[in-house]
Amino acid sequence: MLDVLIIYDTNTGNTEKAAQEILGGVKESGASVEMKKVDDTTVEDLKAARGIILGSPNIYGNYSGKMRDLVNSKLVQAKPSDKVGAAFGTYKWNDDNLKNLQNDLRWKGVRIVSEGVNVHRHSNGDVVKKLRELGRKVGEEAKKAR
Ligand SMILES: Cc1cc2nc3c(=O)[nH]c(=O)nc-3n(C[C@H](O)[C@H](O)[C@H](O)COP(=O)(O)O)c2cc1C
Repeated sequence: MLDVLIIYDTNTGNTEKAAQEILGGVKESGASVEMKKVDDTTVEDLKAARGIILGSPNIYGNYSGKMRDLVNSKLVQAKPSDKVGAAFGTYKWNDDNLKNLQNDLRWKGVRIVSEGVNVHRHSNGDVVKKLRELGRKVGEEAKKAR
């Protein structure tokens, strides 16, 4: 079984860049990790991961439609109540995407083990540290669940 699966949606690369920082943090924890685009993620992928980290840009005041589809169908089918996880995002003007994604993950039964991180457009400076810390925390908790 995989320790942590990072799933992200992106149109112009900001959220992918944030996901890469998180990937680095998970690796620092010593956990096994993979990163997938939301389109390429299957129910089997979700079932096979102890920890999941989901990230999306803000699209019209919420997290993206593709990510909502994943949360409401594939994630539910994967029965995630024994999983740990966290959420992240990127935005330009308002940060509801993160709040909503984190709430929905919790509502589906995922145990949120790190504060979410929402990046204002680009990942640099202090926010990189926060993204790496998020990855480390989820990695450590997923290892405990081995
Ligand atoms: C169609 C569209 C709608 C957007 N709506 C919002 C919005 O409501 N609030 C906001 O803060 N940013 C909004 N944005 C900006 C993106 O969330 C932001 O640029 C994000 O970093 C893009 O991530 P990506 O590079 O991973 O695609 C929107 C962008 C697009 C393309």
